[in-house]
Amino acid sequence: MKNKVALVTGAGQGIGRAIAIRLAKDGFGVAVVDYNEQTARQVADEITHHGGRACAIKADVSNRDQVFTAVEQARDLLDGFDVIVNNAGIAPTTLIEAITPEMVDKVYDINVKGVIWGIQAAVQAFRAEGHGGKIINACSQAGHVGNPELAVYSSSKFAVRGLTQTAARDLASSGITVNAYCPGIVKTPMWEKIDREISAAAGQPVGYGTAEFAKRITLGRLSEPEDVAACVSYLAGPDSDYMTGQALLIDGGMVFN
Ligand SMILES: NC(=O)C1=CN([C@@H]2O[C@H](COP(=O)(O)OP(=O)(O)OC[C@H]3O[C@@H](n4cnc5c(N)ncnc54)[C@H](O)[C@@H]3O)[C@@H](O)[C@H]2O)C=CC1
Ligand SMILES: CC(=O)C(C)=O
Repeated sequence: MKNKVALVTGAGQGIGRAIAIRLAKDGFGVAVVDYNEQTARQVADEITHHGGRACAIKADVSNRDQVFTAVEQARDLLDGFDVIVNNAGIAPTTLIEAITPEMVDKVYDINVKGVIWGIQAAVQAFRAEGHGGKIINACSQAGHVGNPELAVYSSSKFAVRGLTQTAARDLASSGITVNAYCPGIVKTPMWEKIDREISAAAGQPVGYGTAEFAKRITLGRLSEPEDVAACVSYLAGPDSDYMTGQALLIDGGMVFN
């Protein structure tokens, strides 16, 4: 039987990198997509070095044409298309009164529209392949509960949760499942930047933001990108075939602690 193919956006570092490596270990051919071509290439090389199948594709998820082209390239280079992981996202911190139109546009173009373009491109590819597939979106605990100083980001992740539920309903009859993963605090460059910004805004040393957010963590430690990748591995694999419209909280306790 033909090996399955997955495309992961924002896979040049952090959670996306861990997902790409995990899905390759699970047997997927993996398209490593990022707007940073160099890091995408490094991750694809790492996968092939360890015996996996991968290609690196440069694309900005806020650009609809680039997303469609990336999906078609992945289909062509890896011979099939079964799973898309719409992982790319950005998270600038801001106080409510400092939110600018430019910031809203930038965050929504990537975090929300990027997911919509990914869903559309994947649906087109699944139909061309003549089968269903799996769409997996990056949400967050911040898509379940408003996070301090992250209003634009948090609201974009609420939107991703809504998109996931709606697309699940609209696409079920085509054999396509749509789910999302909702991490807590994950040790990645994104989180390090958030910590620096929140700590600086409070006039505190680096690490203050992490300590404040960590008070809400149930399991007593920050998560690793590989913890998230394990959840996505389940969502991409056959064991989740009878699951759709879910926004899986990886640390459920964070939203009520
Ligand atoms: N780190 C965390 O604590 C959490 C992260 N998340 C979500 O997980 C996803 C991944 O986050 P991290 O790995 O932490 O972020 P990160 O900032 O460490 O890595 C993001 C990657 O996406 C790429 N990227 C950004 N904008 C892009 C665009 N327009 N087109 C293509 N690639 C683009 C970057 O080049 C980078 O390689 C994001 O959607 C984020 O919102 C959710 C909950 C917690
Ligand atoms: C950045 C993010 O989504 C967090 C901390 O949940």
